Amino acid sequence: MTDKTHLVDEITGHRRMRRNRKADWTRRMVQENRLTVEDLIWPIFLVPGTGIIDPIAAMPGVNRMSVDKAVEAVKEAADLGIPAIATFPDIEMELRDETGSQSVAADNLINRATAAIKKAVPNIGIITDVALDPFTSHGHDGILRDGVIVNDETVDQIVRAAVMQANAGADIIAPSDMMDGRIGAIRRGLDTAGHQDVGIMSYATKFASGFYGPYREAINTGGLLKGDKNSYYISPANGTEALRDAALDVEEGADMLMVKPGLAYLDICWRIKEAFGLPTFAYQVSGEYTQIKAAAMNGWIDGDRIMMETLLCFKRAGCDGIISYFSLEVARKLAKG
Ligand SMILES: NCc1[nH]cc(CCC(=O)O)c1CC(=O)O
Repeated sequence: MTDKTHLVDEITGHRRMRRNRKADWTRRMVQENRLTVEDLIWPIFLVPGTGIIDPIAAMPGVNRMSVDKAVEAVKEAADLGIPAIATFPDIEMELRDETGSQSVAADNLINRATAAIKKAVPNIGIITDVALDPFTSHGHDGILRDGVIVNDETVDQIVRAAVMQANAGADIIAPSDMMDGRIGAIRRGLDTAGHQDVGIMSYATKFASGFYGPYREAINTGGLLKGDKNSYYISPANGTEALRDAALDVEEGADMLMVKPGLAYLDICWRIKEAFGLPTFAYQVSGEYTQIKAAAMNGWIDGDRIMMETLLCFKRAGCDGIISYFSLEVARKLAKG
């Protein structure tokens, strides 16, 4: 019954959206999306040495870890139920060169970590990034010749690096370089080497973004980078082009797709999930993490709440999971209930 003294319309006044929101139990009953520990992939940073836990200034709460410490941390992640980790190495400067030759070394930092983690924590998936930027003296994802990142030569090297990663025990190869044709080439390379079961999570739509800043500090590529990555990453202005890029990766054999960065690109997450129906992941990148942490540390926002809200919103946007630096913190929180 509508009260005539109020302005709510007599007919539409019967449609009360708030009925379903009136109590905690109704809200739980109608909740469309949920965040669970299964949705989380935890990215970690590796450094050479032992016993090292080195805080990253621009990413409060995130550390670079030596392999032994990484093994301990990953053990906790596995015990909490996190299905997979993603590894990123901070390579010694003296091992970086023009072509990123360390990327194909059988015993490089990524591969040593993979082998150690696989052995100690067999029940967690290991996703390895296969771009050249941690290994190059110029911080680009590919081989630089006369000011140009050369595509096909880079792909050849990335395939070799991917096979080495699979040999070390990587479960999923995640190429983040955005060279053309790399998904098909990696698939063939893995198959030829007998790694039919190693999957490919393509950074299918990786945008040329300012949100990667803190990451470049974490692996010390920021100071090295000459120019920008606009000739291989996608422009933040382009959604349809991103879809075409993802379509090629699907055709070439990607098992899973990723959108990166995350929150500013939720429309892309949705479009990609709708268009291809493949398992689709968002990467909530370093700058997204840092924004939340920094504002929370200043007491300007409720960091915990916004952490949970952003991750849930990725689910609503169609993502099957999220690669997030918050993963361990969230898993601990979810475990407490
Ligand atoms: N292959 C590059 C790479 N691998 C992971 C990230 C970013 C991850 C993040 O910001 O959290 C980037 C981007 C870049 O440095 O250009």
